[in-house]
Amino acid sequence: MKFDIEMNQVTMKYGDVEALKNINVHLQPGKIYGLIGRNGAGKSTLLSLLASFAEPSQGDLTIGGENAFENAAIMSQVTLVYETDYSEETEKVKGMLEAAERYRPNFDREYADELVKLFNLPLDRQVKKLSSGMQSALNVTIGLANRSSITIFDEAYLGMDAPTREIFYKEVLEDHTKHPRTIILSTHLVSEMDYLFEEVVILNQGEVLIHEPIDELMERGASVTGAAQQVNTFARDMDVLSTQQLGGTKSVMVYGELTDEKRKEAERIGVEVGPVSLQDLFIHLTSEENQNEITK
Ligand SMILES: Nc1ncnc2c1ncn2[C@@H]1O[C@H](COP(=O)(O)OP(=O)(O)OP(=O)(O)O)[C@@H](O)[C@H]1O
Repeated sequence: MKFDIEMNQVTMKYGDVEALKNINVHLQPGKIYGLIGRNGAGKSTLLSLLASFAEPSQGDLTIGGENAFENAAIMSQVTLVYETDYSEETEKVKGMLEAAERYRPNFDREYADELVKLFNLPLDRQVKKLSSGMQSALNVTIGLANRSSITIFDEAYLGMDAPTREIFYKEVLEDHTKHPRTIILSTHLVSEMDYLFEEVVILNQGEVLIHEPIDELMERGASVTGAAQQVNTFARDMDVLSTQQLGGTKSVMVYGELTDEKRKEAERIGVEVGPVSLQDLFIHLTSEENQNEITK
């Protein structure tokens, strides 16, 4: 079975709050997706719909062509890892792994044991007595070892320190290569995780602002630096996301196709065109002043 995710005109309301508005998204199986958006953009809401924690208020959500909500066959193939409150969890680490092994069809216990070692998790300690970073490491251990066709991490790494997050990122890449599946990473740590993404979905105020392969998105953003007048000339027909000026030197972040012609123009008039980071693009594409102007 191919686990395509299709969202067609999906809207999700909580009372008066429209958390998602007319979402149309197709996620192909086997890719690593980055889901980014500012606070309250609707990321967790979208992911909770994928995990069947709730049903859309309107629209269709199908996984593998089937309606996903309360569909046991589909749900056994979806894992959502999120920050969990373990303050009452008396089960030990070992017991949590055994439970996952019992209930998850593709759970790989050997791999889970490897991850437990990598993350230095004490098998005999009660989960409520783990540090918050260790609890996150336990969550991602189970999330990865489940080997679900759709594996979603919703900011599941927040308690982890930087070296532990690095281990997690490396495992995502390596295990995805060995066992390709759809992995969705929702994060605010954009600059740290951008190299993991094949495609990026940017949510903004409940709507999909951008969904495309990361390479194509990155090609559309550029910094242009040079004498202020020349930079103004170059950027006259482009979307300018941000501007910095120091004396006579100006630097702008532009968004739009940089054709060969445009690149030649840059050379001719002596302005320097350089790359921008996904984080910078994200910040400026979703800034208050730009969000009404950039449409794609
Ligand atoms: N259970 C709920 N009841 C009412 N409103 C909710 C509920 N859950 C989310 N919302 C609202 O829906 C909107 C989207 O929230 P959501 O948690 O999906 O955003 P998010 O992108 O995950 O945000 P963050 O990055 O801050 O975690 C917000 O306005 C939020 O207040």
